Amino acid sequence: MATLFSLPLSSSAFLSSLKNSLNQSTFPRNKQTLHFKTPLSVHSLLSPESDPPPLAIQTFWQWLSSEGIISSKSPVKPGIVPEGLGLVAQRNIARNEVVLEVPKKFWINPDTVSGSVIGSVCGGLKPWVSVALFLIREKKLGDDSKWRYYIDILPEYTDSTIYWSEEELSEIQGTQLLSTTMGVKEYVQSEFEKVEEEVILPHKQLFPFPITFDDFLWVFGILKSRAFSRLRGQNLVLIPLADLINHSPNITTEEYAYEIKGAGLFSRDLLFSLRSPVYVKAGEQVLIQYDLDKSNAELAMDYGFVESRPERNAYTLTLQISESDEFFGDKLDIAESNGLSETAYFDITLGSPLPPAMIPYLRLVALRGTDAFLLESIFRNAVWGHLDLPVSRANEELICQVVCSACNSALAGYHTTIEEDEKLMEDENLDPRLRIAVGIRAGEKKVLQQIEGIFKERELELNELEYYQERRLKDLGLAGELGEIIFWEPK
Ligand SMILES: C[S@@+](CC[C@H](N)C(=O)[O-])C[C@H]1O[C@@H](n2cnc3c(N)ncnc32)[C@H](O)[C@@H]1O
Repeated sequence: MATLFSLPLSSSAFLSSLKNSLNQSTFPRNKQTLHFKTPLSVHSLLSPESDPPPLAIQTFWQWLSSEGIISSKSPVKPGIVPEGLGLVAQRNIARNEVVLEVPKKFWINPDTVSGSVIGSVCGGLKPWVSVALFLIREKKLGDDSKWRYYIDILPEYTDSTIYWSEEELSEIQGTQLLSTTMGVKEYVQSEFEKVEEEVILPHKQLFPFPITFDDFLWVFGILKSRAFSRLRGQNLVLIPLADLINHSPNITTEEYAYEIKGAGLFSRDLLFSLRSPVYVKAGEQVLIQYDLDKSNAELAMDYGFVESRPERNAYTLTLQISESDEFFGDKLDIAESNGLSETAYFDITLGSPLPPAMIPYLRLVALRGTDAFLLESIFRNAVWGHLDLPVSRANEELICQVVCSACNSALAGYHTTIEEDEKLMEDENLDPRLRIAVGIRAGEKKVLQQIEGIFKERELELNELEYYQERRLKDLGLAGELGEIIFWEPK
């Protein structure tokens, strides 16, 4: 879902700077091991063979009916599909037809937590942490929870990399996704320790059962893969039933398939409304596009799948002005005046040109020696324009060499070649997590090769490029079109 809640930290924060050469993750063997045993006791509903639908789905459906959320005329019903559970059309559904509407009283969001018995102790928590704690508590309450029928249909895990074992993670050795995954898990661990100390342990009467990091990681993955965010007035909200909607790579419409709207002219209630973006035949699954802007690494971490479209492959280059640079202050000032800072992250997508600010920033970082005059304050207003074009052969050569060697050392961190990955992909029975791993590492390598190719080609053109001094002489009318110096000749 396009808008599943985002972390208050950028994945880029975990990537090392180009200064230390491109990110080279090492497989963190000593980090915490994830266990695949059930973190909480739930019934798995992910068996595609089950027919009729498992009891838990039937009970969930009956609960929704008895609460008046759905009627016998509902155009969709939950069903077992290849992606786990999904929404199956009960009749032909027109494009843009509303398939379900869920009233606010069935949403789970920070307001639900505030109004619950744990509301008074969750006041200062981050929205996602309070919803996480609420959901874990409701799950542990079992039959005593109002939400039990919903919780019973939640999966034990997805294929998100946060749930992968060490062995599975070793398949993404060298990738940015590995460092992002480890960073996210560390973040979840630290949030868990904080909430355990500040809320769970001091309020034993509200949490009379053990709550572990595994529980917390489970719920984090549930929120990441199912909560909607950036909806009108809602930062993070779980919408039972609507969260059964699966993603289709074939739906590429930019419009969101869902919205929050008023329940009617005379009602102050709100409804979450889900539309089908395409025509769907009876018996087929209603699907939406979760987010066209997410990279495969983001899809893998948030939902546990990747797509084969080339533009989903991305690599984040982290560039940095070193504090030990003798011109650090001037360079930082110039970067900041142009909307950048000491560290800059550039997301590079397979098949797309480099982000426009990347080369000027690289030239700025590499500026030294006789080129440093451009850093003088008289150039301050014009310097970014100068950096947009080659400054000097030495500067241009340096950026080419640094980027190529950084790409090479990043490429050396992967344990397979693109050819080996592509061969593996041909196996239709490849384990889903291995398919994700192979797709990610092949994609990152392709982007790195693309970046390296751009700078290698540039290196070959160094003699043909026009640099600052020649442009300056031309501007002053002192150089000809071919770069030859025009001398003043006395009459
Ligand atoms: C919002 S939930 C959708 C309901 C989910 N299928 C279930 O069984 O509860 C999102 C999760 O569904 C699965 N999913 C959705 N679309 C998928 C796709 N195109 N391929 C593989 N898994 C998908 C992933 O596990 C994802 O994390």
